[in-house]
Amino acid sequence: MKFKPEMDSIRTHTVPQWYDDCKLGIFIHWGLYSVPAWAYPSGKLGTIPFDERWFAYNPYAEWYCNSVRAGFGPTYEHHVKTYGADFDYESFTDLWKAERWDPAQWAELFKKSGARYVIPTTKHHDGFCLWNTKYTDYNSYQKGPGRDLMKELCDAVRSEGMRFGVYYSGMLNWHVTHNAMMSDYEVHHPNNITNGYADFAYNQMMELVDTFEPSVLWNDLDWPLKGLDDLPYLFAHYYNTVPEGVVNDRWHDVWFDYKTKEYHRGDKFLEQKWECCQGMGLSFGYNQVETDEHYVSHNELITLLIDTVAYNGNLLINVGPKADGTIPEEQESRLLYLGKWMEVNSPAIYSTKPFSRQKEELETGEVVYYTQNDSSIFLLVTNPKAGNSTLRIPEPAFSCDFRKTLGNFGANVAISEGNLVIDLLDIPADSAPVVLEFTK
Ligand SMILES: CC(=O)NC[C@H]1N[C@@H](C)[C@@H](O)[C@@H](O)[C@@H]1O
Repeated sequence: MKFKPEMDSIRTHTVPQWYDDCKLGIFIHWGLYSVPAWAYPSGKLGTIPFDERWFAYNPYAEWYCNSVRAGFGPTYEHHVKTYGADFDYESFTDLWKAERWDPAQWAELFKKSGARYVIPTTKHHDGFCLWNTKYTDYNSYQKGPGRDLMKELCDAVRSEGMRFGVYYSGMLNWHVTHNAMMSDYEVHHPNNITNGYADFAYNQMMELVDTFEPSVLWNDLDWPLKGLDDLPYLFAHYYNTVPEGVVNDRWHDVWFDYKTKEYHRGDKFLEQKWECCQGMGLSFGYNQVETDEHYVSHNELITLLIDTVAYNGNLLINVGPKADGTIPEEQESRLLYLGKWMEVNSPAIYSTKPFSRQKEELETGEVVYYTQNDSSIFLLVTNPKAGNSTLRIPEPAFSCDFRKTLGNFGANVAISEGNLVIDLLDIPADSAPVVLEFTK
């Protein structure tokens, strides 16, 4: 076995090339919370103080259970009005049918979006498991849909040639704890961190590794503090079982292959491989309250991908399906639009590396990004003006030859008075970002 259950051995693991090259993944938050599908769209993570102003007004629809437990606030009031004060969260298992779910349709849509990996929630904070786990009957095979949702999805994703990863909520399990969590401290110090719970989480993670051999182990929030000594055994077993496997950075700082960001992006890592995860709106789980205006626009989604890749990141964009198994039209529309753009422009995305310059804002208002591969440098203009316009890039970062535009628009390129001058021609109104390729 290449990896031993000790951190010196684990630390020899490196990020596999596939993960660095693929740039775009699909996150999926689907679970019991998709039945009520209700949250107060208060604001993005990081824009609201992480105290009860966040927890009682949580825009994350997948936090429904905890928002109701708060005993006050919009979600609590909605629950009482809609289901009654005595309706407990676990009873949503009787209402979750997934009656219109076709995993092959999901996989086809994700493939069309240009995504190369898919990471669904196998168990979110609510503790309900979406696979036929032997460690609890609180799962989608024994209750609710009556199906091993993860096995069906894994098979469909892999049959489309994409990689399958697993999200698991290690630290939180609201089927084990029953008090509302109303502060960051409580979230990171839940009273369920018994040795028994730490063993449960470890056993489920090992079961996920052995059952699915997932390409990504995506633990969320933190790992049970009484289970930290188990992690070298989990990581060694995982890497020995899945040689091209990769883990994120939410394991109590014990280890990571790559760093994660969630919504707020701040300064990027550049030297360190990282991944940005976020919903298209303010929530990961489907929130019926959200409308198109809460969602990033179609072009903003493409800019989000570009702004991530140019800084050495992957974008893990989230889909929040409805309880019946259909994907909300606003989300499907954005994935298809992204996929159309990727059909033409993916050479500037897949298998690229950051360039010596990542982004610059031009005096005329355009924002340009750079990526590169072994033979080309790509210049990506995220908000080009409609019709014909001229970009002036002072002190250009390169002097190599303009090869072509990616897509059906024109461009004339010259160096003039030390500026790279680009005439963009025939740009449509409300255009998606446009890309020019230069030869090294
Ligand atoms: C920074 C962090 O630990 N966030 C936890 C957060 N992660 C999102 C991907 C969603 O699953 C949220 O529901 C979860 O609380």
